[in-house]
Amino acid sequence: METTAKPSIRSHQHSTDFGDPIAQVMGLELRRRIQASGYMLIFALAITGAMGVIALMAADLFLAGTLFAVTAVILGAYIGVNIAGPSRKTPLLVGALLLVLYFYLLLSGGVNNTGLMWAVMLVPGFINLYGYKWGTVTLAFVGGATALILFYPEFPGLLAQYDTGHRARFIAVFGALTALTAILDSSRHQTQQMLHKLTAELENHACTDALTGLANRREAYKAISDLERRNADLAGRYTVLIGDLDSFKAINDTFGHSFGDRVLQDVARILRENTRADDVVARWGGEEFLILLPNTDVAGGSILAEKLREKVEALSATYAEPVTISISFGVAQDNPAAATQGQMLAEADSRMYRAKKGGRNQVVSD
Ligand SMILES: Nc1nc2c(ncn2[C@@H]2O[C@H](COP(=O)(O)OP(=O)(O)OP(=O)(O)O)[C@@H](O)[C@H]2O)c(=O)[nH]1
Repeated sequence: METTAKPSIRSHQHSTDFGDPIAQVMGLELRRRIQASGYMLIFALAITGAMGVIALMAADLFLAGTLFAVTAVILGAYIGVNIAGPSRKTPLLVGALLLVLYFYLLLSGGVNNTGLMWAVMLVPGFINLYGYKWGTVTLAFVGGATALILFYPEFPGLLAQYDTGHRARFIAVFGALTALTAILDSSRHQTQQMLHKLTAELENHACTDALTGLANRREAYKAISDLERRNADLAGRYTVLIGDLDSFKAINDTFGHSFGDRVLQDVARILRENTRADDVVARWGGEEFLILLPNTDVAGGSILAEKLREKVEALSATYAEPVTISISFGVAQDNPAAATQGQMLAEADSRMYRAKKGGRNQVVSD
């Protein structure tokens, strides 16, 4: 059963678009980073604006002018990012802006030599923007460059006066904060991925029949609705086969329930192996199967049903038990002008019953 389950889940996912959970995680991650970029820009905007006002009040016109110019650039970036819409480049642009701003404040000292404190804000910022791996790499670069600027004797361009004891402590705190934030983000990331994987598995369980690995009835309904929604304008869009194993109660009664289960699994495999990847093969009920055939008319469906009927019949010879296995099929094509989904399924069902009444082991399609 283990080996037969995979193809059906594949084909059935094909038709219902569950998507790859890892791709979903990456999409979510990108959205989160773009959102974080927006917050970072607003935060940087508020801080530089406020620092500009403080510098203006302290009559430091050059610093105030520079800070207001930076505020204008950040505002421009915020508007630009919102006009351009979500893009992978947004976190890069925001990161570059923050770096320029930080190094300017570090070198100039900003207002009252507080420039260095900006580095603390960069820690959660970069981890959020680039994730724990690339965020840590970027922060290691920022930390290294900061240490170089602070400890290189007479570093050119360093106008700010930072206390020597504070410099060393600052580098230690910055490193510890980076490590801690990266660890927290990595565990958040792992938990999120596990959650997505579990959700995908649960979804898979909810739409798969445990015995045969086929799509279950609920999923078959969903597949039909999806198909109808996707091809709303096309006529003669699909055909369904409803197949019911003949005299299955007698097989169970004679050879036991577990033998009956084995037959159901083998029939499921045959139906799957002899249909296309885009077709949906579902367990419709106990010993009843539904096959959804997109882009197929009733004539094509009848040919396939006949082929499947023969294959199921040939299954009998593969058992040591003297068993006769056969299946009766009802075939119906959707008719968008007249029939609802329910009517079409009822038609396939009533044709299947006519096949039973007509002597079983046959296909009825009109
Ligand atoms: N082994 C097994 N049997 C099942 C399962 N689900 C349904 N069945 C059996 O399938 C049988 C269906 O019997 P009926 O509805 O009387 O139909 P039938 O004997 O196939 O007769 P016709 O459909 O008229 O040819 C019942 O005995 C159910 O118990 C299952 O998962 N495993």
